[in-house]
Amino acid sequence: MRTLTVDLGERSYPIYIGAGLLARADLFKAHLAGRQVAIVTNETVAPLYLKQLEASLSGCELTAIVLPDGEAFKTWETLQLIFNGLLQARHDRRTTVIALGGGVIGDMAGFAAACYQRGVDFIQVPTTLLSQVDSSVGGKTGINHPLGKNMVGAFYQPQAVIIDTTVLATLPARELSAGLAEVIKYGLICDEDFLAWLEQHIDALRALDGQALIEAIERSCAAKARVVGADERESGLRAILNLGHTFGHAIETHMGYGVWLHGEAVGAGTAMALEMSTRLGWISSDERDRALRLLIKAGLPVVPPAEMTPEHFLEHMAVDKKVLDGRLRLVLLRRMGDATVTDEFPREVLDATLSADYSALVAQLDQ
Ligand SMILES: NC(=O)c1ccc[n+]([C@@H]2O[C@H](COP(=O)([O-])OP(=O)(O)OC[C@H]3O[C@@H](n4cnc5c(N)ncnc54)[C@H](O)[C@@H]3O)[C@@H](O)[C@H]2O)c1
Ligand SMILES: O=C(O)C(=O)C[C@@H](O)[C@H](O)[C@H](O)COP(=O)(O)O
Ligand SMILES: [Zn+2]
Repeated sequence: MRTLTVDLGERSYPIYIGAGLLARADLFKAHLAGRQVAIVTNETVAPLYLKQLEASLSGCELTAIVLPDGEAFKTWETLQLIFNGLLQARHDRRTTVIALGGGVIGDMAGFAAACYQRGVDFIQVPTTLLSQVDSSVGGKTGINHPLGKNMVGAFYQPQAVIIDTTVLATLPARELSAGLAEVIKYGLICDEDFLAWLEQHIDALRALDGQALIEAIERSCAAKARVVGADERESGLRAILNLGHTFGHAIETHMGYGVWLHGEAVGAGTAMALEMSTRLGWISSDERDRALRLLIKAGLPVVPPAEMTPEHFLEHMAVDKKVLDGRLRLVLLRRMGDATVTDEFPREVLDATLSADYSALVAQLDQ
C-alpha cells in the first residue's frame, strides 16, 4: 500500500492506494467518527462492491443510500434523496458518510456531508480512474445547475481517501479513457517527466496493468495534493487543475449532462487549450501535436462537437467560476509542464481558437 498526505494543517488527511483495500477494515475503522455510517453509492456500483465494503464495516450501524446513476442525476433532487436516507435512519452528528463510486457520487456525497446537520465526516472510496486520480482529493464537492457545471457546492475535505485499484477491473473502457484525460492533465500542467512516462505507459494503462495503474494514480494524487496543499480554495495556483475545463464544461453543459463524459469534454477542451497556447506562441506546434497524440492514444476525443459554434462556447464560458469582474480567465500552457491562469490574451486569439478546424489538426498529425 502507498500512503500520501494532503497537507492542510488540522484538515490534513491520508490517501491510501493499493490493490484490495476495500477489505481493509482497519483503514476504514481508523477514520470513523462514531458507530453510524451511511454509504452513498449508485445502482451500478452497489451490486459490484457494496457487500465488500459493508463487510469491512461490520459492527457499525449501517445505512446504504443507493442513488440513480449518471451525471444527469448530479442535482438538488438527488441530494435530497441523500438527506432523506440520513434522516429516515436517524443519523446523528457523529455519522460518517462514505462515498462509494465515481466522481458524481463523491461530489454529491461530499456536499451532503458538508450540509447535513451543518457538517459530518466523510470518507472517499473512489471507484473510477477519474475519481481515484482527481475528484476524491481536494475537497471540491457539489452539484450541477442547468446553466453551469458544479455551480452549487462547498469546499469540504474528507477524513481519508481509500483507493482500491482492483475495482478498475469492472470499469468500462470508455470510462477508463475519461479518467486518463485528468491523468494527462497533471503531466501538462506541472510534470513534464510524468508526461514522458505516460507516453511510454499509455498502452499498459489502457490494458489495466496493475503496476502502471498504481504508479499513475500515485503520481496524479501527489500532484493534486501538492497543488491543493498550496491553495485549498483556489485563490490562485489551484486554478491550473482546470486546464481544458473552461472549454470542457461548456461542452458538457451545452450537450446535456452525461452526453459527453466529463473526461471526454476535458480531452477536447485540452486540445483547445493547447491550440490557444500554440497560437499565443507559448508552445510550439510540435509540442501541441505531441500532446494531441497522447490524448488520442488514450482513447479521447480532441475535436469539439460539430454542433457547437464559437457563440455557444462564449455563452457558456461567461459563467465559468474563474470569471472575475466579467473578465474571462483561462488556463493555458506557458511551456509543456507549466500552466498559468491568465486573462491576458488578445480577443482575436480566443476567437481563432474557438473557430479552428480541429479535424484538420488531427488529420495532419500522421503526415
Ligand atoms: N471534485 C473534483 O475535484 C472533481 C474532479 C474531477 C471531476 N469531478 C466530477 O466527477 C464527475 C465525473 O466522475 P467519473 O468520471 O468518475 O464519472 P461517474 O461518477 O459518472 O462514473 C462513471 C460511470 O462508471 C460507473 N462506475 C463507477 N465505478 C465503477 C466500477 N468500478 N466498475 C464499473 N462501473 C463503475 C458509474 O456508475 C458511472 O456509470 C463529474 O461530475 C465531474 O464534474 C470532480
Ligand atoms: O480540483 C480542482 O480544483 C479541479 O479543478 C479539478 C477538476 O478536474 C474538476 O473537474 C473540478 O470539479 C472542476 O472544478 P470547477 O470549480 O471548475 O467546477
Ligand atoms: Zn475535471
